[in-house]
Amino acid sequence: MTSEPTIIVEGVSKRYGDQHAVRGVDLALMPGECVAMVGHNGAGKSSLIKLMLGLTTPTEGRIRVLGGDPASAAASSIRRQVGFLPENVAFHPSMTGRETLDFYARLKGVPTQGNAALFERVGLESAAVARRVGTYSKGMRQRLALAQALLGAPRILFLDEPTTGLDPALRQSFYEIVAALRDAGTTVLLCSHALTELEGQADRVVVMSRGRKVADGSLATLRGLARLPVRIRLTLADGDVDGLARWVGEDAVLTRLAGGVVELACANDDKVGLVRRIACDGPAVHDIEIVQPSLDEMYAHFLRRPDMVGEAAE
Ligand SMILES: Nc1ncnc2c1ncn2[C@@H]1O[C@H](COP(=O)(O)OP(=O)(O)OP(=O)(O)O)[C@@H](O)[C@H]1O
Repeated sequence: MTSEPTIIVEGVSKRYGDQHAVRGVDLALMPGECVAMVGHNGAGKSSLIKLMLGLTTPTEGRIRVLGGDPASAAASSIRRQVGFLPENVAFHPSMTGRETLDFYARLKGVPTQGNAALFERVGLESAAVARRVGTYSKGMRQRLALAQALLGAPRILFLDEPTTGLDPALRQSFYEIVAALRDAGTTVLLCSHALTELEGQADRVVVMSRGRKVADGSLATLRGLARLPVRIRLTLADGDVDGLARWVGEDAVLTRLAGGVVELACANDDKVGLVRRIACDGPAVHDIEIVQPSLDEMYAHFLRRPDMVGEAAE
């Protein structure tokens, strides 16, 4: 990517009294990039988003959003180009969806004419839009919240736990909208605890722990750094697990799963050789599947290894 970062965070720390919410974070986000920020409760994710939104100022360091300081008095033009879906959205229950979005559009200083198209984009039908928000399901409220975040066609979108409480179909349609925005050049920063659903959605993952950035890279990069074992899952034709254990010896760690399925854990570099051996002179198998370490496992690994900051951070 040759374009300029939309967000630059340089050596940023944020303290609330003696509470260190964010510690020495460096981060650059590019246009057209979907970055997932993950971390335990209290890791500093929301604090970092608040800093990038200009709602708070850093105790140390510097933040540039679309070339300016988001917390400066002159930042209203920057904020108009930023969308935010907070973790807990509380809309007024007696207002209709249409009234709610009109209200937020006026607050942001953008014309309300585009609201009908926004409702269509997030999948809220006109009957629903005319109903009071107090009657909405969780999924409808979240669609309205996304429409609010998309007001003014933002160049940067912050989504804090956007899919919590959504059913799988709704989550899928949510990520489809996010992908379309990213493809159109929007920078998307997504906070989530639902790590497994981020696979295939995020171009990059930033892992936060106790206010620090402890890993930053594509899933492939983080997988390489973590060097976690890959699992080769086999369904044996004859069910002879003991025979397989003798055959594989010290080359992999064997685990028995339900239904006669066996897993062999080995280093990623040994994976292809082991699969070749199984195919050539190993036991007969009905099925073979390669299971990469999940994002949950990588996340746990990086939290256990805070010393990897330098290696994992770009
Ligand atoms: N306004 C504040 N005053 C005092 N401490 C705060 C304030 N805001 C955040 N903190 C503290 O800073 C730390 C980081 O909190 P933050 O909300 O950024 O974490 P988080 O990663 O977003 O957590 P969660 O996943 O639970 O939302 C926590 O210890 C929190 O208690």
